[in-house]
Amino acid sequence: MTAAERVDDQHVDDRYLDYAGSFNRLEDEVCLAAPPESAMSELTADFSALAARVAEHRVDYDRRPTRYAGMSGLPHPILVPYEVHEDGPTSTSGTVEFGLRHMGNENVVHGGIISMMFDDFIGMFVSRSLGSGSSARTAYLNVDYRSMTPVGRPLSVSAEIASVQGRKAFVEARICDGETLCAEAHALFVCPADQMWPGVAGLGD
Ligand SMILES: CCCCCCCCCC(=O)SCCNC(=O)CCNC(=O)[C@H](O)C(C)(C)COP(=O)(O)OP(=O)(O)OC[C@H]1O[C@@H](n2cnc3c(N)ncnc32)[C@H](O)[C@@H]1OP(=O)(O)O
Repeated sequence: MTAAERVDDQHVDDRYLDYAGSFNRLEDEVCLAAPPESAMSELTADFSALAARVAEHRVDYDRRPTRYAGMSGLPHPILVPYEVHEDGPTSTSGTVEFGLRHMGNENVVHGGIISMMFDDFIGMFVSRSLGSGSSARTAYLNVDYRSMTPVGRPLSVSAEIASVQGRKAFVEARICDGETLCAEAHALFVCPADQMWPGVAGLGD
């Protein structure tokens, strides 16, 4: 599923993707640059003015494009964009590309960003799979970092529901660079007590 195919919400359209994408570009450049003192003062003033301009357009929670974009893997100021290629009731897979703004050590992804990507990717998958009306909450997310994760090229990402026990969904996920396992996650997502997973055939207790 490409970003364009996922632009089906009134809150997220092509203009929003350009807007968020250009902000991502700015974040990448800020992470790479060491402006001299004079340029830094000028840029600080420009950033402050820009923040004030954007602040003129603040809206309530439900009308914010970031709420929908971030939950769909689309370009977002903070979350990591990804594409879902295969999506079934118990498993999902796609691609993720980390940007320069996600770097920890040179040319590799910061470990905390990898955990954030897993949380978003798995949380949305669980919500799609076990019930769109249910809001999955991360109870735990254990990440094993197996090899350095490169920035700037497409990596594969996949997840599957290992089991569902009442309100608990146990999920496993991984990010790979070709044949190389970069990181894997073991997570528990819990459905709120006043809701219940609609359930998946073949899973459950
Ligand atoms: C449509 C929108 C979808 C959005 C998805 C986007 C992805 C983002 C997802 C997130 O990041 S959510 C934000 C991060 N997570 C949190 O802030 C959750 C904070 N914690 C809680 O709200 C509650 O602790 C929690 C909902 C996880 C559980 O509280 P509950 O009162 O609902 O349940 P309870 O404590 O009774 O636990 C239910 C079961 O889960 C088990 N459990 C809960 N936390 C556990 C834990 N940490 N480890 C192991 N087991 C755990 C607990 O033992 C129990 O097992 P049993 O039913 O077998 O007795």
